[in-house]
Amino acid sequence: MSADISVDHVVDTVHRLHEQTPLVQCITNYVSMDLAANVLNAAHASPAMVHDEREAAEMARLASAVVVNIGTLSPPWVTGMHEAASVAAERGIPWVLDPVAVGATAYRRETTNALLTHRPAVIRANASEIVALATAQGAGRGVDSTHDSTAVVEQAQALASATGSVVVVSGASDVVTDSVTTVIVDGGDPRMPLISALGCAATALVGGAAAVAPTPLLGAVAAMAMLANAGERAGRSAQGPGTLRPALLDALWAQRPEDLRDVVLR
Ligand SMILES: Nc1ncnc2c1ncn2[C@@H]1O[C@H](COP(=O)(O)OP(=O)(O)OP(=O)(O)O)[C@@H](O)[C@H]1O
Ligand SMILES: Cc1ncsc1CCO
Ligand SMILES: [Mg+2]
Repeated sequence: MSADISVDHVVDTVHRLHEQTPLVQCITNYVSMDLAANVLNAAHASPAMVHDEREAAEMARLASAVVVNIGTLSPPWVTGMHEAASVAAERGIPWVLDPVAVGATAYRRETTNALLTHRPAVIRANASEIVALATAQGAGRGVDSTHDSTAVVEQAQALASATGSVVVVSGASDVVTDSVTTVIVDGGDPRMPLISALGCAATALVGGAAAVAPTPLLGAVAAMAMLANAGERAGRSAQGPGTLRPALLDALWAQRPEDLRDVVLR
């Protein structure tokens, strides 16, 4: 485990999340809206799925964090993304980018590169998306990863160094790095990637935790640890991805900060 981030820090961050219930503005995709909002609610944060270009900036002035996800993007949404990200950057609140399937199309690559100019506090992606971003080459078949998170640690560190963002690579083990400090979060359930948009919901939770944590690195570790711990607990009763989904929401809601002591960080 990294000396810079301990389980005590994670427990403290979850305490803060429960106490502060931060307002998290999510500009996220159609698939993920329901799950991301419910994951934030279960984790005691307060979601607002507000994306239109006529109100995205105004909402970002009220929020404690902004989440931008390019999963089902189109030009009017992209305008809202830029407006909200730029207000977040101006106000010094964390904003988190989820570059869904960035390697798949030119439009996704161009949009992601343009959004990166607002300097996200955190980039949360799966391993194939990190490879696509770090190498500027197409990778993956679409939204699902064909790479292993722990095999792309160096690319994640290089991306963190190039962008100044904390980079989170989700997978069987989650990799969280600011290029200097790298933390691996183990745990979860192998059926978690079969819940569509759970990664997008993880990104939203990273926004919530980053809103209350002293650093985006700690916020990102705490969010991934919450999901790993809740996923593992939920997995004990679930029969498949269908029953894992509600069980995961229940486990997150029942999660006490002290439960995070069970999480393995390395
Ligand atoms: N094999 C696994 N074992 C345990 N947990 C996993 C595994 N794979 C992914 N997870 C967890 O599932 C959640 C979603 O991560 P995933 O890598 O599937 O995101 P994603 O590919 O971006 O998903 P989506 O695009 O559907 O939103 C994360 O909390 C991650 O830690
Ligand atoms: C399946 C899917 N397609 C676009 S976004 C999304 C949700 C998972 O990323
Ligand atoms: Mg994803």
